[in-house]
Parts: sequence; structure tokens; C-alpha cells
Amino acid sequence: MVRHPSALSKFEQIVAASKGKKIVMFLDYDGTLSPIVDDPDSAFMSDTMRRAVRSVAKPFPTAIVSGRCRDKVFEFVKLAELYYAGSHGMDIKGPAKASRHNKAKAKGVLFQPASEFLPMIEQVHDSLIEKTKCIPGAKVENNKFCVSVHFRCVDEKSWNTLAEIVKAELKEYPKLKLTQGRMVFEIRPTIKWDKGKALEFLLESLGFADCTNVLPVYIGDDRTDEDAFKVLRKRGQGIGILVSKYPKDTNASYSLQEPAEVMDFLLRLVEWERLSRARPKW
Ligand SMILES: O=P(O)(O)OC[C@H]1O[C@H](O[C@H]2O[C@H](CO)[C@@H](O)[C@H](O)[C@H]2O)[C@H](O)[C@@H](O)[C@@H]1O
Repeated sequence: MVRHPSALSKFEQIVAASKGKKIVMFLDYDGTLSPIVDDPDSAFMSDTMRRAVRSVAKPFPTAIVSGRCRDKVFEFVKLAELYYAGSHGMDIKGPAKASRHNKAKAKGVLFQPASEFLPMIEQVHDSLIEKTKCIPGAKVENNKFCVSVHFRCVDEKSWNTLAEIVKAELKEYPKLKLTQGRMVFEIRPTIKWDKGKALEFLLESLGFADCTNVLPVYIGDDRTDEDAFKVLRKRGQGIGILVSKYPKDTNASYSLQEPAEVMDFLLRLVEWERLSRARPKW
């Protein structure tokens, strides 16, 4: 498998592609801004990473796109000036306050294409809490429009049993589907909506629909981020960056090894923007 070039070593190539264009940043949370840890409730973001994200969001409109529910990812990130797309893009909200990025339409935008699924997701969540009690280490997380069933702390011998419990539950809900992330089963509505659609929705809300003068940059580590990388490829516009230590099959064009490198990349972008503003234009 090919290792995609490092977004740090190809930094000049990336910023050259942004000439005459507005960069819009899209950042996944787990595994991208915070390191992967055993307990999903302890996936804290460092203060230095928070400062880097805050700095990048000043010159560039910035969105967090996560599988987590929006409120929870906001509790971790704590930056009110950002856009948030929680539940794999099914819960989108813009900053309440006006900023220089948000044209009237994007300010306070709220979009929840799966709201009819709320009661069903609640039911599945409650039922899976009961049914997985017999599997030590299993953790069921309510992500509002989806449910995550974690097996990172489950003995490998019980992975199949847990998968069977989840699959059996889903048989009762044909309108829900099962996908897999990093040591987690993700239960989601079957609607045609994902992180890629959320990216397109946010670009449109920001006033960049059908524009050629925009360069979306999406950084993510998980399978669900591939939907966004695919959208960028299809548009022939934007930069997809996969966070991974190992070569993977991906639709991204560049890679970064871990959250520490993501932070370096964000800070380099901030510095490049500062210098390009200061440079005389003749
Ligand atoms: O789209 P993301 O922001 O990357 O969210 C995807 C899932 O991330 C979380 O789970 C993952 O990170 C946990 C903490 O490091 C880790 O324990 C778990 O094994 C990973 O799968 C989150 O808890 C899930 O709800 C998200 O769907």
C-alpha cells in the first residue's frame, strides 16, 4: 500500500494550491485533535491543540466534523467561534455570534436531517445497554442521531459475541445501518447523509457553493472521514489529509502521523497566512 506524502513535507505544495482561494478547514475530533484513548469520555484535547485550532479559525472558517454528538464534542473543544457537525454530520450548527466568516446565512445555522430518528436511536441505545451488560468492557455511547458500541476494552474472544448482539438488535430496525470505526460499531440512520454531505452543506452555508475560489482542507483519521475525502476528490477541489501512522487505502491525498503532527500543520498554516498578509503585493 502506498504511503501518502506527508502534509508537512509537502506544505509548500499545499499552500501553493490555495493561491487566490479561501481555505476552509474541516477537522475530525477523535484521533485527529485528540489521541485515541481507552475511555471515550476521557478523550481530552490539550490546551496547546485548542490554541492551535483557535488560531487557525481566525483567518479560516473552521468546522469540527465528528461521530460524537455535537454537545459532547463541543464540551471537549470549547471554542464557540467554530462550526460543529456532530453525529457523523447529522447535527450541524454554526457559531451563534456573527464573525467575519459567516455571511448572514451561516450564522447560527442549524441542520438536523435525521431528527425523525431520535426516538428510535434512544430505544436502540437503551436496549443495547441492557443486552451488552454481559460483555465486560463493552461501552454503549449515545451520540444523539447514532449509537456507538465500543469494544476497545473488550477481550478479543468476545468481539464476535458483541457483534452478534448488535446485528441482532439491528434486525429489528431496518431503517438503521451498521458501520465500523476504530474499535467501535456505529449504528446510524440509513439516510444518505454523512461527513461528505456535511462538508458540502457547510461550504454552501458559508457562501461557497459552486465556487472555484475555495480550498476545503479536511483532516481526519477514520473510515467515516473517507466520505469527506471522496467528496473532495469528486469535486476536484480541496485537500484531504489522513491521520495515520500506517499506509492505508484512502481517498485522501496527504497524511499526517498523529495529532501532534496535525497541530504542527495547523500552526504552520497560521504562520504562513500571517506572513503572506505581511508580504507586500507587487
Ligand atoms: O468522528 P470522530 O470525531 O473521530 O469520532 C469517531 C468516534 O470517536 C470516539 O471513539 C474513538 O475514540 C475513543 C477515544 O479515543 C476510543 O476509545 C474509541 O475506541 C474510538 O473508536 C467516540 O467515542 C465515538 O462516539 C465516535 O463515533
